[in-house]
Amino acid sequence: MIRTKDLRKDFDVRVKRGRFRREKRTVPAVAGVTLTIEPGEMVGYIGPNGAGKSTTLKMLTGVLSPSGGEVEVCGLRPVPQRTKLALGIGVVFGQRSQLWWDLPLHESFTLLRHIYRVPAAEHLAWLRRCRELLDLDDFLDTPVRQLSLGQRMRGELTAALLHGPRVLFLDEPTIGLDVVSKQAVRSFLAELGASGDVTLVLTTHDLADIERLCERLVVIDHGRVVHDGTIEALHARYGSRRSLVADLSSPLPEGFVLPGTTLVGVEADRHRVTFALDGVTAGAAVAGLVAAVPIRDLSVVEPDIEDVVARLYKA
Ligand SMILES: Nc1ncnc2c1ncn2[C@@H]1O[C@H](COP(=O)(O)OP(=O)(O)OP(=O)(O)O)[C@@H](O)[C@H]1O
Repeated sequence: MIRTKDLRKDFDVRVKRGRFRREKRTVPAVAGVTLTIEPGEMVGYIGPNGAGKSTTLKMLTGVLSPSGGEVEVCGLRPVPQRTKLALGIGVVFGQRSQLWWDLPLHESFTLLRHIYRVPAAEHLAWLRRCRELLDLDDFLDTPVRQLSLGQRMRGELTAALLHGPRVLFLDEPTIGLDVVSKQAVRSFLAELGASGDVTLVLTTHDLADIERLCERLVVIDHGRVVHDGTIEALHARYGSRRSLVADLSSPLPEGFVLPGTTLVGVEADRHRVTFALDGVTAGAAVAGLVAAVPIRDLSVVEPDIEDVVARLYKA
């Protein structure tokens, strides 16, 4: 569905040198990205500020011409075949709108139907699905400029999908949304992804979006791919482990060792102990602990995606 080979984009910028001189410098925003994304995949495309995410998305959607390499989306070359590509892709850029500011939301949808020449039945089917899943009915008649950010984002998602695209590109779709709107958008995208109808490529700084939605994580830094795989693979690469946190009724016996774990914390006053699970299952670790000391409460804590991604960025 999406294929890039050694995709590159250089920007020429002028930087100040002294009072009057300006020097030309080349910024390699994307420095050789090779990716294959299959139909129906949900891919998180993340990286620190300035890593080259938006520039990649712009090349995939035909907004920017690459400086080098190859790119193909839905079997088309994005820039020369941009008009044809527009029928196969949907784009949601959190900071920009594709809706008509002064028109009621539903009129924007009708205009888009005419622009994309979508058959009425198809349009209605998508609209029905979006209205139901994104709870649009309360504000379909409201002019776009009066919508809250969360309502507008739900409108943007609908607008991007009404022509039945095969690929949906999302750039920061939950930026600035409150927790309830974030949940609504994430649930909608999860259901869309699960249906397998649409391939999703998502950039975000909110890693909870990625955790909730994406099996595959592509991390880019300085224009290059530094990780391409599952979140679990990233945890494995950095040795992240699950932890067992237990509140004990009495202190741990002197010299106690729980096989397959490392004791990483003891809070003496509350008899709270934390073990990193080095390979043993949570069940086996709990059984070993219960056999040694009475437990009041316990929880198993998954490794934190923010921690592991921060380690990758720092590396
Ligand atoms: N039009 C442009 N002209 C010159 N340089 C640009 C242009 N657009 C982007 N850049 C530079 O290219 C690099 C990559 O920018 P890009 O916007 O792709 O990063 P990003 O990963 O999307 O960052 P962020 O998370 O901050 O949005 C940055 O160094 C940026 O300054």
